[in-house]
Amino acid sequence: LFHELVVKPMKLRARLSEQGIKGPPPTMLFGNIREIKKAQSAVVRDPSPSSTHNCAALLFPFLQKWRKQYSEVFMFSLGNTQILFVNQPDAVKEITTCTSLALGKPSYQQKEFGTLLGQGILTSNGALWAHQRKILAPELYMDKVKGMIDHIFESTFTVLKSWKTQIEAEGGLADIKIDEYMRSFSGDVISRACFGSSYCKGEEIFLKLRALQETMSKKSLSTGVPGMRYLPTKSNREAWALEKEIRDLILQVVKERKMAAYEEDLLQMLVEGAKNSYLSQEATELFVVDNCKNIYLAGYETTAVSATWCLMLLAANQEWQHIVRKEVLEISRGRTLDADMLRKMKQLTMVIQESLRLYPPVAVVSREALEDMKFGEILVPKGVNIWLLVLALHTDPEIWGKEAYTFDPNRFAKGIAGACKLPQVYMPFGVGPRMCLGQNLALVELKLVIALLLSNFSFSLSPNYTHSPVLRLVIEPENGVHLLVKKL
Ligand code: HEM
Repeated sequence: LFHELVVKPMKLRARLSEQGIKGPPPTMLFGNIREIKKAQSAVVRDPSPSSTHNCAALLFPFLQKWRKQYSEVFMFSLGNTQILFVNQPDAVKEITTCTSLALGKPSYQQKEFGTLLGQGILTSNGALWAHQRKILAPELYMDKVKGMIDHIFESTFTVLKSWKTQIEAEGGLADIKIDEYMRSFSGDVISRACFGSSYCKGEEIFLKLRALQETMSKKSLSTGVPGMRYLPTKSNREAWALEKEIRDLILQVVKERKMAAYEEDLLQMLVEGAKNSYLSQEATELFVVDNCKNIYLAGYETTAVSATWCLMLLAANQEWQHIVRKEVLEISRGRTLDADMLRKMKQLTMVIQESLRLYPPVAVVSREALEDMKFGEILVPKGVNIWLLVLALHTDPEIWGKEAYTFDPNRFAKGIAGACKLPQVYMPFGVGPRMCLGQNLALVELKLVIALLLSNFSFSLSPNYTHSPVLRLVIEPENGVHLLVKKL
């Protein structure tokens, strides 16, 4: 234990420091956690909707401070985990283009989110990860996603119907907090993709997973302290009970499946994949349960919060709302939207890209060097974690120009390559071999829900909206997004 908590971190820091890499001095056990919390609580927020889109300064004030103090490459400590922060463009390029499996997912994530994710695709490494990716990837290819469009329509219609009813009840203009609607939309889509015809059961599972996720996020940075996750604290006990309920529910669906007709959904692929791997009964169950949980976590909140931010930005920028609505109506001409029409909606794509630039749900892309690795001049010793702060890279004025914090979808008129000096820093869906598997599905979902909402309603920001992005598991609006919605 002494070696893990004291000797190993000191050795790693010494190897980084030999290369001239500096950073704030850590304290025993806590590393820099106290300083991080202090910087976060000192942030002054401007709640007016017109306040700047500089989320990096709001959510990671400590990183902004250390960047100025120690340069664009520095080290700090979360508990006994050593982090190398990299924001220097050449080094970022080397890391984002690295395809070696030795650059894996951090083991602290595995420990911290173990209850939530088990050993599924999101946090596993090496052969286990490669096996899981091989099974899941084909299920999310574009041709499969096209086959999900009908389901996505059904999920969107539920939102449209509720908004219409609410608007009528409130005399033609309703003040709607849209977050929960976007969540149930995204949850509904993912339930159907995962669980096919058993999607009602899927929704029950996902509600419990959401509760588990909330319990986990309450623990936040405190889990940087080694050993905390094993203690029978109130939130740990809650998390363990929910974990068991979720596992039992998923296995019940699998059992019912064995007696029913063949389904072509993600759950079926996982069951088949586990069967073909000749795993033990227990390992098969774990494989299926963990990956269902992983897909849910990866695809639910991320898509919901992206749709929410995008609608907030469209409400705040009426000219773009008109441009995109016009495009949607011109391309659809009263017909049912299909994948081909969505592909042609260029202005809509630009708005989504810009929204994901300013509010990428995943704020940090992190990796662990599973062996000693070299990126340009930097030698990263085995066991060190690398952090790329997506938020800062997405809004760096050196890369995006002096209007980097302004919402301007036009910057994507010539695609990502034309939008900035270093296109590899645009990474809302991550980078390299671990890039998001659900990107196609997410983009089709976002395009469809926004296109349908724009063709049915006009919206503006409600006086009840306060602008306050916070970092929970994803970057989300602290008090939700309130819109004034009118039927067209
Ligand atoms: C707008 C919505 C979404 C965003 C912004 C997003 C973003 C990301 C990011 C940043 C990563 C990590 C990549 C890295 O570490 O380099 C990731 C991984 C992943 N995402 Fe998404 N995602 C979204 C939607 C989805 C959906 C809908 C699904 C599935 C249904 C999904 C499935 C996955 C999976 C399975 C991984 C793990 C890939 C691996 O480790 O091999 N995502 N996503």
